[in-house]
Amino acid sequence: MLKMETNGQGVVRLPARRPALSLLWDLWVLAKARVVSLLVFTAAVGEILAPHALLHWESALAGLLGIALAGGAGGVLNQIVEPVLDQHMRRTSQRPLADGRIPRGGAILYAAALMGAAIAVLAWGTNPLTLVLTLAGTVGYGVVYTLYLKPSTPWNIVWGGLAGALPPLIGWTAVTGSVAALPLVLVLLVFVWTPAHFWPLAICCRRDYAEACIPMLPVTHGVDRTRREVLNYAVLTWLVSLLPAFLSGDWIYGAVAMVSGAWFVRMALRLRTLPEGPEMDRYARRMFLYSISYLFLLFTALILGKLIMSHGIL
Ligand code: HEM
Ligand SMILES: CC(C)=CCC/C(C)=C/CC/C(C)=C/COP(=O)(O)OP(=O)(O)O
Repeated sequence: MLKMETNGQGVVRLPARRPALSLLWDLWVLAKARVVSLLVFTAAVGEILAPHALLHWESALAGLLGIALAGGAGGVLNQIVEPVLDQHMRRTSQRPLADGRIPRGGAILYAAALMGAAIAVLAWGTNPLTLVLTLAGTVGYGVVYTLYLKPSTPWNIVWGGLAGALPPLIGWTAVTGSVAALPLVLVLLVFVWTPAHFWPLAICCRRDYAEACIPMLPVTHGVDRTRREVLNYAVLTWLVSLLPAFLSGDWIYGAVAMVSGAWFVRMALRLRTLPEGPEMDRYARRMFLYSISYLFLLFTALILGKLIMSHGIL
């Protein structure tokens, strides 16, 4: 029976129901769609940088759709494996599986549907190499990182990051069917970026990770060691980010990489100097947010650089 409530001023409030939109939102969150959007973007850049991308636009589109579906499947697998951990962390306790809004069986079906669709799209529209690399990404993140690395080693994300670093190469192979130096350098770039992306957030959430017994670096080796590693990886990311400029002679990208990387290193340096406390936590969160804009900026500059230089505008 429907129960009517008033807001105290005689205005009738409709009872809370679960509209279709909220289910769609839960499916969106379950697939970690915001993270996947950056994965798809880095793959799109891999495609655009590949020779004759426009000639192979059907493979390019199939590649992007396949990565989106397979990345989503990885996100769902991750949450199927760790609903109890998600319940224990403030940041994740409201997720659809942790909160019980979506049943485990439903999530398993959802992951299988996403993965099945990804395999079908990639097998039909791309090539075996692209299919294998994408499957490796999903299994690497959803199974190897989530099930084995995350609960067992503080270096979990260094190795787990390899899965998330694959999309620029997958984009390239979707269009060309082969591997080349430039996409491998982009894989290396995302790989070395990942620790400086995630550890600042891990610093903010260290108490939650400690309570949940997850051996993240700030829990096992302390905040100071983690801040040192963030600085090391920020410098490494800065250096690796300059390689594509040398490979392609694209000085527009080179200038963007120089300045945005210097800012990343500056943030890592400042993070090291702050005394432990709420201000350091706030600054670490800012660095985590900047890391996302930074990667987006680097990959945007790669396409802009290619478009501008190849059209001889400058
Ligand atoms: C193993 C490697 C990685 C780890 C451990 C990691 C960890 C995280 C965590 C914990 C969050 C917060 C998510 C949330 O609060 O729901 C996050 C957010 C994010 N990550 Fe990563 N990440 C990794 C790799 C990547 C990669 C490779 C990319 C893209 C190329 C990426 C892009 C993003 C984006 C865009 C967000 C923001 C999501 C939002 O605003 O909801 N991450 N990451
Ligand atoms: C190519 C391809 C299909 C790749 C898929 C790889 C993929 C989805 C990487 C995302 C990495 C990510 C969101 C990590 C979150 O870490 P976490 O799970 O420890 O964070 P949490 O605490 O927020 O769950």
